Amino acid sequence: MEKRILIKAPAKINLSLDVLHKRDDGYHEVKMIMTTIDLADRIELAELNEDKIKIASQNRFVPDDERNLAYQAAKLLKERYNVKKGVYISILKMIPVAAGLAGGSSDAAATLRGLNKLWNLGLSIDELAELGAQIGSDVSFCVYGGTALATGRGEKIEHLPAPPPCWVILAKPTIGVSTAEVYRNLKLENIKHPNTEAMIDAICNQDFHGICKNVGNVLESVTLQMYPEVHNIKTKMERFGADAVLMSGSGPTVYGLVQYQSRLQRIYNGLRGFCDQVYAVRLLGKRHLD
Ligand SMILES: C[C@](O)(CO)[C@H](O)COP(=O)(O)OP(=O)(O)OC[C@H]1O[C@@H](n2ccc(N)nc2=O)[C@H](O)[C@@H]1O
Ligand SMILES: Nc1ncnc2c1ncn2[C@@H]1O[C@H](COP(=O)(O)OP(=O)(O)OP(=O)(O)O)[C@@H](O)[C@H]1O
Repeated sequence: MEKRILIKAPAKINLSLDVLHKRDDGYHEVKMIMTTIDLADRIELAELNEDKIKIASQNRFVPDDERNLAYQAAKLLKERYNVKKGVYISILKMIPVAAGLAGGSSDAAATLRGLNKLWNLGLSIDELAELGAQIGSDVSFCVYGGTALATGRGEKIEHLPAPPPCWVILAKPTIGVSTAEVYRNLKLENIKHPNTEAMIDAICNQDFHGICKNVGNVLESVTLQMYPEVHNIKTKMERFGADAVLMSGSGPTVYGLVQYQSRLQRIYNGLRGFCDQVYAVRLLGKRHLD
């Protein structure tokens, strides 16, 4: 029988995102804390009889060719390990696209993990994360999942414990944001750096209020200035009573951390009044089990 593997690809949020300087290779040196949330794409990998990579998704914004990061992950493994087999990759997209939630990166990471099994490559998770860095800066983190401090251009990962459980409300305005453009518009002279060490302490101490006090993202003011609707969503989410509100990654998704379920519905309903894409999910924060 044809072999197939189903694998979940969860989104991430940035609890903090700091940029230290611009590097000679054009990337920015970052210091950020990422954690996974229970909003996930479903990836199905099935053996093909021909030596090809085929890709499909129900979402029309997801490319079905070599531009897809999951395609790039399969191609990388095939070339590096001289695999003479084909694969059909089917992506059920649940994570909004170009949203700052690492959707494409997580699909690529899940494809690396899944093909390692399907093709019996026997690679360690660290080897997969190292390969992932060649596809995109967020892919290494997504290979592990969980909660981590990411440095370098995002590919150097130090694991952290899961934050205390809470709810995460996400609101995605109907615009897509180019990560490269946001980094390009960042003015390094006048940024307010988040306190990454205080965030790490709060996570290690399971201190929810400490986490809320220390969320910060230096890319936020750049995107807020480019797109006033993101600013509007942030202000509304704060007013509706989320415990902490921040833009994730380069945006435009804004998330709120909410400790008590009783408050969740009110914030969700308030946001749904003027934003089509609103999600209420749990923070995951734990590494993948597979
Ligand atoms: C904004 C974040 O999502 C936060 O987690 C990441 O820093 C971006 O991760 P990503 O989308 O995987 O980024 P990549 O696909 O590697 O890079 C997209 C573009 O963003 C810019 N970029 C990205 C990462 C980084 N540390 N410095 C950068 O300047 C570069 O212009 C790059 O060409
Ligand atoms: N598997 C994929 N899923 C979604 N988009 C993809 C995928 N592969 C490639 N792309 C392309 O990547 C672009 C960015 O999509 P993605 O959803 O990964 O952004 P993002 O969440 O902002 O990423 P990040 O947070 O890592 O910066 C899309 O516009 C799309 O053309």
